[in-house]
Amino acid sequence: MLKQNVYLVGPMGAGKSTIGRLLSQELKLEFIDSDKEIEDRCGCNIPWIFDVEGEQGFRDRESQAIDDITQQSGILLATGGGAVNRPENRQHLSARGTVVYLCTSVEQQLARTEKDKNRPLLQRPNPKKVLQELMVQRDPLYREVADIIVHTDESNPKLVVQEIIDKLQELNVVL
Ligand SMILES: Nc1ncnc2c1ncn2[C@@H]1O[C@H](COP(=O)(O)OP(=O)(O)OP(=O)(O)O)[C@@H](O)[C@H]1O
Ligand SMILES: O=C(O)C1=C[C@@H](O)[C@@H](O)[C@H](O)C1
Ligand SMILES: [Mg+2]
Repeated sequence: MLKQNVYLVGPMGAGKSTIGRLLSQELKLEFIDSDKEIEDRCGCNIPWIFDVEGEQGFRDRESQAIDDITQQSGILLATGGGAVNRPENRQHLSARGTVVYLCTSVEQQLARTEKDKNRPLLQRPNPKKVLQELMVQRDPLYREVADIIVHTDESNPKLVVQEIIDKLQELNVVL
């Protein structure tokens, strides 16, 4: 039987990479972080890709990575915050696994990302405004693909992991 995959979506700072790693251990799935996969394939970091190839170049690499990874089985994939932008990515995520949206307020996103310089979209003058605008565009897209929605603002990563496991069981997802 094909082992079911789980995909985490949500904005920067939602905790996809952090929670993904913990959850993969609990569910005995292989953990893949698409941002890291893109960097490994390219041999350079995300800021470099944005500088040299532009956001479009990064999105092309991201779409290729998502298509490849979602064709494997037994995977816990932490996606990048913009993974839902393109319809083909949303299609692959929805069709090839169970999608969990880590829903997080802009205030928490800002607090959790402000010290990290590895997110090019937040190295602009008003990161709060950037995060607010991205949420207006993307929240409906995260909801469109999500099978499960979990709020992370008032919860630590361990509690979020337990809530996801409970909801997967409620949905009878076999892992
Ligand atoms: N539930 C939580 N409560 C408190 N802090 C958290 C929580 N989840 C994640 N964090 C912290 O927030 C920071 C950002 O988390 P993380 O890198 O996992 O976000 P992400 O969703 O993967 O972001 P990106 O889309 O940019 O890859 C980390 O320092 C992490 O420790
Ligand atoms: O929200 C976004 O568009 C991004 C989020 C990060 O995970 C990276 O994928 C990149 O910095 C872009
Ligand atoms: Mg991440």
